Amino acid sequence: MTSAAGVPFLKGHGTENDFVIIPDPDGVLDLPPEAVARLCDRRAGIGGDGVLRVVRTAAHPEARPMAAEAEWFMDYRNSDGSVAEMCGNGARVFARYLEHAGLAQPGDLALATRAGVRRAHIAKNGGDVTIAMGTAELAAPDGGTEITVSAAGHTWPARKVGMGNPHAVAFVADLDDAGRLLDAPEVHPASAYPDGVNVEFVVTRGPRHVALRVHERGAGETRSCGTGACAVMVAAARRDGHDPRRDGVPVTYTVDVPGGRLEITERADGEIEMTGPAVLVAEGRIDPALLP
Ligand SMILES: N[C@@H](CCC[C@H](N)C(=O)O)C(=O)O
Repeated sequence: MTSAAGVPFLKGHGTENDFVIIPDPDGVLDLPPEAVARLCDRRAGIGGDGVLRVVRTAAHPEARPMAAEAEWFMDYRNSDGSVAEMCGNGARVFARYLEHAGLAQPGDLALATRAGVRRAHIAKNGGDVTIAMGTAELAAPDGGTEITVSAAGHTWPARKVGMGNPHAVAFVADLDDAGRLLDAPEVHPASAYPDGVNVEFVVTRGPRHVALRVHERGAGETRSCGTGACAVMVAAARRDGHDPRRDGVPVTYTVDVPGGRLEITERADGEIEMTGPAVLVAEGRIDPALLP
């Protein structure tokens, strides 16, 4: 390790969905997929489910059109190096990093993501972070289950939900029925997800209270997925007969994930707000051998 010469990083998590955070305000860092995979390696690297590169929106060609609305762009990568449109837990941790670095204050701020601008609210004194996650895209708004998910010898009907990134939500009898999830679950028809899919397995814990396990595209099974929890919340709400846009009444669900708990509200205008913790646990410098 060549200490001070390395690129600075921080490590953080949101309900134990963990990230390597790399401040790169001017967008000068070359971060090819192999470098991301090396950084996220839990044995030979720093370890994480993904990387959050913090770039000034005006300095990133993909993000520049959002520069008038949001100063900072969350350049999110999965641990296998692939790019994803959005990361809900990552957005909370990203906001926490901006606060920690003095680049944002507790209160409201806007974040640029590949799925568009997302509004964040940072509670005072290290409290929870809320992200307005946009509206859910349901393939069958009336509650139909147009796809199936298979894992560990079981097959379940599932719902296709878009949260800026793609999800398949399957209600199961027991979270253990999904098995060890070492491989990606099969989703049928595969053509429903030309760019891959995040798969959530869900059980009901009580009224407006569910629990999930998730197998993430580009990362495998993780301890939490914010966009996945929102997809699950909406699928559960429709199953339970709630449709805030139709009824004009917001609805809130508690979503337990292996790494903690999220509170998710679908507002009467369809906007989904996710609230949960965001924690920074370490800072350091990256051995240049891990980067190109
Ligand atoms: N863990 C994230 C989602 C990260 C992206 C996902 N794996 C994908 O490829 O779409 C979250 O908290 O939303």
